[in-house]
Amino acid sequence: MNQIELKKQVGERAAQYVEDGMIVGLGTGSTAEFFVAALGERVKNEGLNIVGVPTSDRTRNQATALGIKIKNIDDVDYIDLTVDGADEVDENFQGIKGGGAAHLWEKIVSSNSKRNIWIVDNSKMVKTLGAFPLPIEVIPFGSKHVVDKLIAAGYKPKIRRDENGNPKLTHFHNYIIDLQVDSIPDPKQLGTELINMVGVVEHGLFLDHVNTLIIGRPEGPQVIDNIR
Ligand SMILES: O=C(CO)[C@H](O)[C@H](O)COP(=O)(O)O
Repeated sequence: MNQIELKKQVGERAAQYVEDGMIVGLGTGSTAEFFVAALGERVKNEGLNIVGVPTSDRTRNQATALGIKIKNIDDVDYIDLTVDGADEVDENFQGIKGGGAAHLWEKIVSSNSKRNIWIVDNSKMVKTLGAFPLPIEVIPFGSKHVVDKLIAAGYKPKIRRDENGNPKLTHFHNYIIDLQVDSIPDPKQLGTELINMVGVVEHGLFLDHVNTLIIGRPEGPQVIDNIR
């Protein structure tokens, strides 16, 4: 089974967790796309009555095209369940997100969800976070100084750029700094350090967020509940 098939496998498995009447956070990325597609099938075939809360314009467009009712985060009081992908997950259920530059929106939705399920293919599982460059959303104004401070602190920051070489803008018109750290032995300490830097809006460390992890494996999806 290749990575795409594993992503499809976990996306479809996660769609089974959605119940009639739920308000559902819809993640962003190629894995979440399979979840949204499977949810759209259930809406169409079973008449499942749900409201989706998207985490990006891309997901909103996909869900709308599939006939899933959509509300914005500020038009709901809570979210029952959010299903999203991740870039890296360690054995303590801590993760890195933001490869798709949507981690701020995703974190707002997941923080307001009663339950969070992550769906990942097995290549995303790591012993220690950090091989994947950590995305940090920063305000453009003064971002050069955030980069300088990160270099002074011993990190390797890089402003993410689009195909024309311009800084890539997030949904909220901010920049993304990808921080190469190689290894993050203490994610909480790094998260605190980053969020306390003036100009940083949000980093891609999602700590103590996930309740259930569904890992795509050739022998079938592995479901692990975070009971810590
Ligand atoms: O955090 C994200 C977007 O900001 C994605 O969930 C993450 O990048 C995983 O993407 P994919 O499912 O395409 O591998």
